[in-house]
Amino acid sequence: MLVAPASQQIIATYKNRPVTLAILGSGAWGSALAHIAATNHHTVRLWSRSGSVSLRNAVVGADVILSAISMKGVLDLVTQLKSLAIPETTVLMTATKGFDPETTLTPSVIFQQAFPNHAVAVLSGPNLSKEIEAGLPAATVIACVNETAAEAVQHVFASDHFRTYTSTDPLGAELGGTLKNVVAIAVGVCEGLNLGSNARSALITRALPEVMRIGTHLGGHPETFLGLSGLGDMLATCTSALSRNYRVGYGLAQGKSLEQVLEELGSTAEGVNTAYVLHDIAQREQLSAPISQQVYLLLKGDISATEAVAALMERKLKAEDYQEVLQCE
Ligand SMILES: NC(=O)C1=CN([C@@H]2O[C@H](COP(=O)(O)OP(=O)(O)OC[C@H]3O[C@@H](n4cnc5c(N)ncnc54)[C@H](O)[C@@H]3O)[C@@H](O)[C@H]2O)C=CC1
Ligand SMILES: O=C(CO)COP(=O)(O)O
Repeated sequence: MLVAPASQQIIATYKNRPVTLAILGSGAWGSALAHIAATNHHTVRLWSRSGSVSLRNAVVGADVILSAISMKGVLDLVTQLKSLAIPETTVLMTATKGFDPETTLTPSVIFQQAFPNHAVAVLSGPNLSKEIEAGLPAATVIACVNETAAEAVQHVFASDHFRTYTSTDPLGAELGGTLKNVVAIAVGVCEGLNLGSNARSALITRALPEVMRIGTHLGGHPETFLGLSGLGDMLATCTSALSRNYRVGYGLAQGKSLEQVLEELGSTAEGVNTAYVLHDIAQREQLSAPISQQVYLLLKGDISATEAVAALMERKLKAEDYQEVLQCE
């Protein structure tokens, strides 16, 4: 990412003045982020693929373009954006949590490959949109290799209710938010089966080294997984019935089919796609992912929720392995 010095100077000004934002995706998360930015007196254009405004008109002249669409649309959206002349002074942001099934890449990597000279930032944290829409306090991470851009958009989104922290590890931030969705499905199963607080705590705690092992192998920094976009997001999603991924697991544990659970949900639960793509990544990279593997088998319908729990409990006894994940850089 090689933003030219003149562009850097312009980006630095976004910190101190109202900017124009194009928010792509008017689902739950895009709408909540649009609301935050509008309340901060920025000009916001909220674009949806089914709306009347063209993508070209939505992004023309925007200082910041933030994508908050479901993972399944990211590759196509980036291809469309690439055909538009987007100046290098525009900061590109992504708030999607997932892996592209075709390339197994995360959204920020897809954006950065398509726009090598732009600043690409990730916004990710414990951010259940319903709570944010209700004006409850929350914090998030804005991660970008370009620190000037991270700081600029930190100020664009910061408010009394929404505290923004910067990071220089966009991939780690994004992987934390992506991988925890599979864990949230597992915890939803645990809760749906009424396995108790000890089991829930054990599952979340053991999921952390799993997320860190995979996340660091894929390029995230170990410490990022202990912050808001890692452990923070995992705790929010694994302990709230507002989480759609948690609700997927809960419904499956009650004996509902995946189709039924998703239909009742009526909105995106990225953990389902992530579990499938993660299975491929883990096989390809020879990564141990026992919890995510049971979620994958459950989603595929190969095992029941009870069998998934039994498989985890019956694994070979071993030592706790935090040294491995904390020393992996
Ligand atoms: N809702 C939340 O609390 C949070 C959601 N996220 C992430 O944000 C992303 C979007 O989530 P939500 O807004 O909650 O989902 P949603 O289901 O409410 O909305 C999804 C949006 O993506 C758009 N979309 C879907 N496929 C598309 C395609 N092929 N091309 C263009 N647009 C397409 C839909 O039209 C819709 O606007 C997900 O990756 C999710 O994990 C991240 C943090 C919080
Ligand atoms: O990512 C989220 C909270 O940070 C939203 O979680 P769900 O997608 O499970 O609702």
